[in-house]
Amino acid sequence: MDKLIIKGGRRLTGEVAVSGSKNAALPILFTTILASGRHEIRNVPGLRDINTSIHLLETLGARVEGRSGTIWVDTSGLDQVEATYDLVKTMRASVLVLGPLLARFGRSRVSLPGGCAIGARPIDQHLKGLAAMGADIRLSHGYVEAEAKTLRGARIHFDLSTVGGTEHLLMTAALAKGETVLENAAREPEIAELAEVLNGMGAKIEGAGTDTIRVLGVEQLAPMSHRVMPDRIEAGTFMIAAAITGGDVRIRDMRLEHLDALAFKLQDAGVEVFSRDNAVQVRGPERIRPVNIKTRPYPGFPTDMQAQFMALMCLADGASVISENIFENRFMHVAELLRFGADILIEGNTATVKGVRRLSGAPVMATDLRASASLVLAGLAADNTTEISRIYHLDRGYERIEEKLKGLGADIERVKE
Ligand SMILES: CC(=O)N[C@H]1[C@@H](OP(=O)(O)OP(=O)(O)OC[C@H]2O[C@@H](n3ccc(=O)[nH]c3=O)[C@H](O)[C@@H]2O)O[C@H](CO)[C@@H](O)[C@@H]1O
Ligand SMILES: C=C(OP(=O)(O)O)C(=O)O
Repeated sequence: MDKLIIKGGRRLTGEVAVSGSKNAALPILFTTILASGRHEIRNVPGLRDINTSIHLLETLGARVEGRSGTIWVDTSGLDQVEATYDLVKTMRASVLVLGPLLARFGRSRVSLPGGCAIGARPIDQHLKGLAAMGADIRLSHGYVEAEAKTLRGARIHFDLSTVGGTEHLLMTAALAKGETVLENAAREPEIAELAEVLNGMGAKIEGAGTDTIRVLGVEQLAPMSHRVMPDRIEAGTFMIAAAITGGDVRIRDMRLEHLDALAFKLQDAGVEVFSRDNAVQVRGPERIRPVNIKTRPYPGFPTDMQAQFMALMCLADGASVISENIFENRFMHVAELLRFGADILIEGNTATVKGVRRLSGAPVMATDLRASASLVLAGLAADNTTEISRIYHLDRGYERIEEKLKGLGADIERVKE
């Protein structure tokens, strides 16, 4: 297992480029199931989750050339309809193959993803939607088994905003007979991008990016050629890296409009954020001001940035209140941030962070993807050395993070444990 050694206290400066989005690329990869033929996907980030998805597609019978950058997925020989526990347990998004396999082959069998570090994460909304489209759904020995001779369009109202649920039903409805209306749909940019991909393949989707999406099913879809959008969470993490080190960083290949909620909060904290020459410049202040945040579905403050923002607030000049409203257990980073000398009190879904003058480096453990990112940020700002173990979590979602941070002047090394 690898670990990261960070010698903190260096001000980050220079330029960094953002990779393709993990959360956009994953459903796009699974969308290849819907159309037989050779698909081209560009700007695919080199990540553990991408490798898992490619492996899953290969298990189903697809042939994949390339692992990152531009990859080609040929789904002509795809003939398996099962995603096993081994694959689904390492990456929850694997469950998104259930509907596409069902739409193409009339049946599929996928392991239930189960809970994970940040919460129980049920898939009831996904299954409710597939059932409304006429699928016969059975749960047996930890697997979801789905069958449908014909999938029919349906009106589906989500009980809550679900990104994966919206993506799953959008993909499936593209090949259903008649019209599907998704109400109370999630509005994340990754969903608008998925609809754009599907429409490019011949689907008829309107309203993606709003809370009501209409899908008119078509008989067949054609293979895609698509470039994945930049990763807004990686971009946001670099923005905080600049802020927390009092640095001055130019971030290329990011879309600031996808990060409005974060950018406004950073500005409230005294961080300068502005667009310049197709890039975003971020300058940290001498002392961070405390700012409260509440995580919400897009366009609200993203839960995937909560841990990183908390690391920043640990050094604020006063107290801030952070409420996590999406996942019930997404404060795993708190116990680790305390090791740096942070002052944080959790009560239910709220953390009160009393800023301290300095953090001091510590041995810490990564517990999930964004928690790991918050520890890297704290380590960059802390005095002395920080050692982060179990960074395989970080490798799920950040491409070459230590190289990118080194390029900005950080003293960070990956070593084998
Ligand atoms: C691969 C990917 O894109 N992952 C993102 C996606 O995860 P994911 O798609 O799993 O997250 P959801 O938006 O579905 O989950 C939001 C909330 O709804 C609940 N829920 C969801 C589905 C369901 O059927 N029933 C139910 O109760 C979940 O437990 C959670 O509390 O959106 C999350 C919320 O922005 C992000 O943190 C993840 O990074
Ligand atoms: C929670 C995340 O991912 P996943 O939904 O794949 O667990 C994330 O990207 O922060």
